[in-house]
Amino acid sequence: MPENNAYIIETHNLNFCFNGKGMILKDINLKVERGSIYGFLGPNGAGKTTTIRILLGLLRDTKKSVRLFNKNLSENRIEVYSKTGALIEQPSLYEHISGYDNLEITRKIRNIKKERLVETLELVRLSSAAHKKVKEYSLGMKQRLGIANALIAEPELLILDEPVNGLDPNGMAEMRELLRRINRELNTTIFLSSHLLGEIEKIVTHVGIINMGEMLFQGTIEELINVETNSAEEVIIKMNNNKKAAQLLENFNVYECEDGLKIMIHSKQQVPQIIKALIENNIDVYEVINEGKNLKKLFLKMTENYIVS
Ligand SMILES: Nc1ncnc2c1ncn2[C@@H]1O[C@H](COP(=O)(O)OP(=O)(O)OP(=O)(O)O)[C@@H](O)[C@H]1O
Repeated sequence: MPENNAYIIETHNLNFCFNGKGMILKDINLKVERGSIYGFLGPNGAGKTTTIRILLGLLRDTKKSVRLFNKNLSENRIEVYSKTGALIEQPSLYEHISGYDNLEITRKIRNIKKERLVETLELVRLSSAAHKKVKEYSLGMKQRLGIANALIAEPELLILDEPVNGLDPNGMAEMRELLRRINRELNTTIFLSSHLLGEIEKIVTHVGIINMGEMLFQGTIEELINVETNSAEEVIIKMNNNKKAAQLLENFNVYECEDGLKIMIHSKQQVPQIIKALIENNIDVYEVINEGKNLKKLFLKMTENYIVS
């Protein structure tokens, strides 16, 4: 793990709810290393867009839990956003004018030199379509123009919400190639969300997995694969004496839950051993529920229906 100041995005127990309703984000601790391509993964409704909106200041984080560029976001907005480019949901483009003119508007507003516009169009491979009207662009071209808009000011950090969603296999492949190129050639850190692991696993260096507002995993892709294959399963045992059982099973990772005692096991053979130990110690066992692998279930959900392109 790098020194603290190597993180370009960092959140400390970030919580969020809409107007006092249920918690949407629960203690999210993002750690995004400078220079990485970080995939923020989770099924629909997990809380990815909400997190991104908070990172971009579109939703308020009242607890000041977000740091960008090692600076507290709420006190350094102008500075950190001058180094950040973003694309969330559909890019906001003027359809009736060309891609070139769209970028020209941004260039003028942000007072950027002209050469940068040409370079950026080249980078996103839109030079030959630069003078076509945007309404004639494919979805993939529009997405790439949106990224060009975010890139023209040479940000150090690019935040993208579902950049490959809705693209055809060709468009997806082009987008992945573009993101890799931006990261490699411009040394831009990229934070992108997706609900399908397969869409982004080939380009990301790190992943964070979120489900129902909770982070289930954060690490490198290699670490994820390791966890996914070796991860523990959970069993819940309903019994008459949780406290005594927890002491008895102190060598296991055990915690009390609503239904009984939740125990992490590494092989199915451990279940009869645990039950035998409980019975030998006069604890009545009522029910054993196999919870399976939480991460594995989620992993499968995020990889289902994926067509390799
Ligand atoms: N404006 C809002 N008011 C109330 N609840 C909201 C609002 N926006 C989102 N939510 C809820 O917050 C939760 C997280 O939504 P969010 O859009 O962050 O998920 P997501 O992971 O980005 O999923 P998706 O890919 O479907 O957008 C969902 O339960 C959603 O219904």
